[in-house]
Amino acid sequence: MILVLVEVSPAGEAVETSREAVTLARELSAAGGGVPIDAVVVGTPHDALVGVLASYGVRRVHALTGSAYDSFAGAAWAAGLLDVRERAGSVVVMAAGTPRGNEVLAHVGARTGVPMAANVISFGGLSPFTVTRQVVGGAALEEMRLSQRPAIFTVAGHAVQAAPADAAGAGELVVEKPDIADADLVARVVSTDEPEPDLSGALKSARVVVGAGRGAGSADGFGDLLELAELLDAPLGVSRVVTSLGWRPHHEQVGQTGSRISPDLYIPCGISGAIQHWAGCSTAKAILAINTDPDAPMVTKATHAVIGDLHEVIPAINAEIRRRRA
Ligand SMILES: Cc1cc2nc3c(=O)[nH]c(=O)nc-3n(C[C@H](O)[C@H](O)[C@H](O)COP(=O)(O)OP(=O)(O)OC[C@H]3O[C@@H](n4cnc5c(N)ncnc54)[C@H](O)[C@@H]3O)c2cc1C
Repeated sequence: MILVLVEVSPAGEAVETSREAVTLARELSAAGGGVPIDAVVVGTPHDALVGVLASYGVRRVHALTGSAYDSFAGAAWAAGLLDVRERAGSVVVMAAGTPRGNEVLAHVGARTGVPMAANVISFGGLSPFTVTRQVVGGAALEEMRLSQRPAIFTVAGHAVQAAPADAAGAGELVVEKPDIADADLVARVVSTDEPEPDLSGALKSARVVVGAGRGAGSADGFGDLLELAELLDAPLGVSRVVTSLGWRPHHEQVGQTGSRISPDLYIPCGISGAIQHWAGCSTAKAILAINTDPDAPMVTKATHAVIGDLHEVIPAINAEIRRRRA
């Protein structure tokens, strides 16, 4: 059996990254000749949540209940997951590659003495059991063999498209109340602040993104870049230097510590292409780099490049777009 930890939103829905993990679990299931997939959720789920998981092919939904699950405690979640796993005998334990998913499965790995693979993007086959995962903040990929059981791994966000199964699972709800040791509750969430609104949504889903880096020169150097963005109906994505200097707001940052984008076209202007920036844009389908330096990493990795001063190149592009549209 394949066991997938499914995270639930405050609205009681299975979060997208968890549905992506279940979608990938179906590939493993098919490779194993139809191995059943069970989900573990924390708290008593609504019927609608159980129904959605059934539509993703889940056979059973194990709900971890009891006061130990009133707030997040990574060790307690891992203990509950292992309790279900030991009774049901699962050979694979998966979760979404979220901070919680990675923390809980790291506990599972430590308790079982089995290595855990974080941020897997694809499954390569059963014999040997092989996965490909992101490393160095997403800048490189590593193929990894998981020879011990259970195979333990998390699935990188948006590496897989979440999709319901052709044939729904039974979606049977099983309420669990595992005994959780006090030691597993030592590190737990005791209070939470309201999160700041996420303003980066348009950037993450955009088909075209105009990028801007230190080459913009100053906070006043973005006029032409913003005009290009408007002409292309594209959001602006910037490097960390730009946000650190206070030239543009943080929600526009692309990279390891910003948004990860996968547009059809990324136009990084005056961005060197440091590994931490590349981590956020390497999955763009095409890159048109504009830079004065022909040896900048962004230029050498780009699909196309214009070598020149962005303050001359961008106004020329804008003028040409306006001319053609006139
Ligand atoms: C832990 C950690 C996390 C990080 N996370 C991120 C992250 O999420 N995102 C991120 O972006 N960075 C991140 N960084 C920072 C990263 O290492 C780089 O410092 C940053 O990406 C560089 O920004 P830049 O390309 O704008 O500036 P620079 O590296 O200074 O490059 C400027 C580029 O502009 C070109 N240029 C200059 N003038 C012009 C002009 N007039 N016209 C055209 N081109 C011009 C130059 O040739 C150069 O290539 C992180 C760093 C660390 C240590």
